[in-house]
Amino acid sequence: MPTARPLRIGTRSSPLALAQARGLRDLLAAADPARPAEIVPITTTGDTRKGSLAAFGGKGAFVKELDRALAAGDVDVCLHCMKDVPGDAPRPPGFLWAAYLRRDDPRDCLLLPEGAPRRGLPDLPPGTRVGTSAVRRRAQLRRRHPHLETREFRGNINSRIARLDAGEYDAAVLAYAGLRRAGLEQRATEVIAEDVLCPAVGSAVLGAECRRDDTAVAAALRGLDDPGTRTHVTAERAMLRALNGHCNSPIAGHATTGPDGRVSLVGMVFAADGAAWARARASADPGDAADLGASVADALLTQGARALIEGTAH
Ligand SMILES: NCc1[nH]cc(CCC(=O)O)c1CC(=O)O
Repeated sequence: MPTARPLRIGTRSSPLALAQARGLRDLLAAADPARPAEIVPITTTGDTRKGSLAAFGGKGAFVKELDRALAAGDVDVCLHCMKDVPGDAPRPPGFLWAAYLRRDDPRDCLLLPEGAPRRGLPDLPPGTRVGTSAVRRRAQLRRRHPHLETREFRGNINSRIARLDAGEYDAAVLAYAGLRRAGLEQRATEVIAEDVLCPAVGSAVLGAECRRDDTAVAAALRGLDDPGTRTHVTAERAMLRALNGHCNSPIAGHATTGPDGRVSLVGMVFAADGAAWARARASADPGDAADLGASVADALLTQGARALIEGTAH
């Protein structure tokens, strides 16, 4: 049998994104040794521009160039952190989420400079400078730990950790899944409980997207799809869509499946200073995940989520 052309995986070029893409490449190679896969790193505006994300198109800045390469046929599949895929704009109609890989731990974690005494959030002294740029994290840290000072903090995981170790910050909050994928999980001094820091919609989920009409690639990816993760992403992103949050919205959401097989979704929306918030929770059968997301969004809107979202600069 002739060897097929390698399947080209488009990815952001950060060390974390490349590590994730190697994971997908290895899964594909194991599923079909006759069809090797190769990685095509694409540098996005989000990776090269410094400063506040909101200033140059928000999370879409990480996705646009990948979309262009997939639409043009320069790559066959793009691997995305679902957390970075904007919820306020529809995906290109010709694209298909062919696989959601099984979700990792979606919680955030605390890091301290190398050599600092290992302690958790509640034990940090007042005025501790915590580097974290996401408004979702800043709002929740202010709500639960108002004695801490949050500071803008961007860049890839490795450069953030280098700046932490150099003393620019006293602490940092990052995604635990990202840290693990970068092989640095031993740096986490606390994995932060969800009632302190509710995760972002889509956190710790990798989505593989291909062109809808590319049935061969869609078929190759389908075997890697985790149906439970798909249900959770569907519920969370339906909530995000219905809230119509902008790129910098302080929105959190996490869906889980209970022992009875029902899906529960917690959604939260915050004022940027953490002083006000809305919280809603509901459950449904897995087949109704999208409706579940919409109904949690409705409950949040009834509690004033719109004013909280509009009150945050974007
Ligand atoms: N915001 C960037 C980003 N997008 C996805 C991850 C980590 C992995 C994930 O949640 O899928 C990170 C790093 C972080 O937030 O610390």
